Amino acid sequence: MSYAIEIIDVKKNYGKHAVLKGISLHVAHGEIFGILGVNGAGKTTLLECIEGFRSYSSGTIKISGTIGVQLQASSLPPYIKVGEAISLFAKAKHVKIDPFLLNDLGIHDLQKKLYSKLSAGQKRRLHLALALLDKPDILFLDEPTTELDVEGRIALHNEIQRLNKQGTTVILSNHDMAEVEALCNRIAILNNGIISFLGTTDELASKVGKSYTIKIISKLGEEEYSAVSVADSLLRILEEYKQKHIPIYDIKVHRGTLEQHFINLSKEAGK
Ligand SMILES: Nc1ncnc2c1ncn2[C@@H]1O[C@H](COP(=O)(O)OP(=O)(O)OP(=O)(O)O)[C@@H](O)[C@H]1O
Repeated sequence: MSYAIEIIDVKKNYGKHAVLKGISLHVAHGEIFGILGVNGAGKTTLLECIEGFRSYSSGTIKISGTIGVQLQASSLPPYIKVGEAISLFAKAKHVKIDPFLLNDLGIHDLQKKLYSKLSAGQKRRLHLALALLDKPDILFLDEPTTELDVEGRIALHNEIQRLNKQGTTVILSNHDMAEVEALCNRIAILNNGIISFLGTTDELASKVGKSYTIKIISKLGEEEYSAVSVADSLLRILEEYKQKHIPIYDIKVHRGTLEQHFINLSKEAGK
């Protein structure tokens, strides 16, 4: 099988500080792959090693396809106009500007605006447009929705999904679990320089084994129960309350977020 990205036993030290201690993973063509980890876990370092912006101490990284990298926040000079930035990048990449791309990302009408006058969301969309000018096979996004409001996040999620449907492989790093859960097919969790989990979000949920919380509000107050299967657990809990003649006022079932699973896994890895 040919992969978009193959990473084999990659290690990276900053002086004596080992940040990546032997990372191995594969990303298939067409995936939206998430790299997760708490602040300082090494997400940016790993992404930049894959992108070729940073050297690594040992190991192998193979990329199959062209790549596009979204700039970090405030990466352009404040007095450059949006249109000038687009022309500059198009020239550097030897491509013609696709007006549909600018329209799709809502950049078209901003071309006369100064970069410094753009909102955080507009900057992100411009950065995305610049990364997409040459229609890369693989798109790298480092914390793509930081600073965006809910509307901006949703718009960017839609855009990422649209690009992915057109065949773009997407690798994104984030510490926002909700975002990863909404977008990614598979994730890798970085912890202390190693991958502590690699798989789908459902696999992560079942690995931690506490997929649901059942909250019972009764005459005695509120009580919470963890459950893997809602039906079995709920029947057992209801039977218990019935036998004790405790009236139930309300029942709430809540699927544990990936964030909870991630925090649990981080705690386990730290033991
Ligand atoms: N150029 C550098 N020189 C020395 N240490 C560095 C350098 N860049 C990063 N580090 C250190 O490497 C570790 C990983 O940093 P990195 O930025 O890759 O983490 P991250 O997971 O992306 O964090 P965040 O979520 O905060 O962006 C941190 O301890 C950081 O201080």
